[in-house]
Amino acid sequence: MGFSQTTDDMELTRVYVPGPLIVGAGPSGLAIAACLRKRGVPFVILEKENCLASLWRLKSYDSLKLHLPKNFCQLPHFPFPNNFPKYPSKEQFIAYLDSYAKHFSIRPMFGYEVKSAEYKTTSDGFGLWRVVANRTEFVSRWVVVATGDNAAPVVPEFDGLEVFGGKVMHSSEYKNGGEFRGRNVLVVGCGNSGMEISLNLCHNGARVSLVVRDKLHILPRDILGRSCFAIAVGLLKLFPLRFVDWFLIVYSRMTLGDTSRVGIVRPKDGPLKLKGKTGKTPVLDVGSLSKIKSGQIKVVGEIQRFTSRHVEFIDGKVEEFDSVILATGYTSNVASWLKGESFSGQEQGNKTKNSWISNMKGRNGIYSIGFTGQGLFGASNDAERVAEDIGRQLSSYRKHLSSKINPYM
Ligand SMILES: Cc1cc2nc3c(=O)[nH]c(=O)nc-3n(C[C@H](O)[C@H](O)[C@H](O)COP(=O)(O)OP(=O)(O)OC[C@H]3O[C@@H](n4cnc5c(N)ncnc54)[C@H](O)[C@@H]3O)c2cc1C
Ligand SMILES: NC(=O)C1=CN([C@@H]2O[C@H](COP(=O)(O)OP(=O)(O)OC[C@H]3O[C@@H](n4cnc5c(N)ncnc54)[C@H](OP(=O)(O)O)[C@@H]3O)[C@@H](O)[C@H]2O)C=CC1
Ligand SMILES: O=C(O)C(=O)Cc1c[nH]c2ccccc12
Repeated sequence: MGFSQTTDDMELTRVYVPGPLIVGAGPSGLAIAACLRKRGVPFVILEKENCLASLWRLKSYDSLKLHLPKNFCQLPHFPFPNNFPKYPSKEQFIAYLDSYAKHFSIRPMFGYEVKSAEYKTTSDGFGLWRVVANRTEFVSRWVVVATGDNAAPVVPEFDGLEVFGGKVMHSSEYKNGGEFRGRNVLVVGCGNSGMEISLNLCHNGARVSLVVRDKLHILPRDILGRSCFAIAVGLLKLFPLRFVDWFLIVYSRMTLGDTSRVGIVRPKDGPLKLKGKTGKTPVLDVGSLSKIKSGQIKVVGEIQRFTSRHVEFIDGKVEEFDSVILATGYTSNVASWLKGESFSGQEQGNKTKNSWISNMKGRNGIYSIGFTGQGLFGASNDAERVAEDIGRQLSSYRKHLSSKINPYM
């Protein structure tokens, strides 16, 4: 890092960063840091929490396992240990991320929550990024946004929720079902979180109802012993997406049955087409569907309103619940801190779409990692490409500087 000084007007300590400034120390921030380290590019990482990968460490439930096979989830230049299972647990994944950071000597600045980032140009036309976190202004040529598409919980407004007397929590606060034994629990939302939390509640002896308000795709996590995701990726190399979607639906129908019988209707678009169009990830079933079929998880429709102990549904049914878990998804927080014309994204289906951010590279040296909608696999690819781009710029800049100092170079 460069020298620091205290600016007069805002009482901010100013720090000059001689390379990119990375915002967020989750898998994406670590991946880009490692790729930059490999190229000898200096960087600074700011992380708002006091640990690496806060989503995984602080905001996910105990039973969580990766649902894509490990070869799709490892970060660049450092594979998972051989003894890891095909679908590593959350603890294993966190341990891997810790050893990843250690291996590449990545030491984020913890407790630095970025409150604003803005590209400012001086009167002579020279522009730099100014990023404010923890009463410090970081000045840099490049900013890498690695705060993720799951930075903030989505908590929809429901009529009467404020008078509901039972416990209400977001899925990011759920750890395990211990406290819900024998209770009536309503899980709202049937993405992968809602499905897996419902299953875990079931395993813990809760009576579970699951709100399914729209159509969705459920796929088996594995097909004939191989991961459904790996098979889809393999088939996409040989066949058009339309065919792969057809195969996934036909196979799912054969193995999982007709899910519309239990209130889960498939959308018209196939799972991969829908993922590309809206960012909505299909549910990869790890056992919830059989609990739904056996009636241990009861599918219910959209909520009309809450009363002190009951929930009224749009179809007129009324049921009593002790607790509500809102598995209603997440959203990015980038729009709240990235200023000026730098962020012109629109939120679509809770995911960042239609903005430079879903394309990795913006104007004036801003980049993003982990917003291309391809999970950890996508984040690793983004990291390689962004590091290459920044590395190239830095070496031509260095060449330019040294030719100024030594004109014979
Ligand atoms: C329950 C759950 C399970 C998942 N399982 C899988 C899976 O199996 N496979 C898969 O590919 N994907 C999975 N995902 C998607 C997952 O989000 C990504 O794969 C991965 O965590 C993305 O990493 P990231 O670094 O981009 O974002 P995150 O992991 O969210 O990390 C972002 C970091 O940025 C920090 N941060 C945020 N805002 C600021 C700020 N303003 N200033 C400073 N720091 C900030 C956060 O504290 C956090 O540490 C899962 C998501 C969830 C919620
Ligand atoms: N094992 C794993 O690897 C896991 C991976 N994940 C991943 O994490 C990411 C986040 O997943 P998740 O937390 O499930 O979030 P999602 O955004 O995927 O799902 C949110 C769900 O909440 C529903 N919802 C939102 N608002 C309401 C409302 N007002 N009333 C009723 N339902 C509502 C949505 O329905 P609608 O579609 O109608 O808007 C959707 O079904 C995903 O990428 C997912 O794949 C999550 C858990 C486990
Ligand atoms: O776990 C997630 O949410 C992911 O984004 C991983 C992922 C990307 N593309 C997919 C297609 C089908 C299933 C999971 C994913």
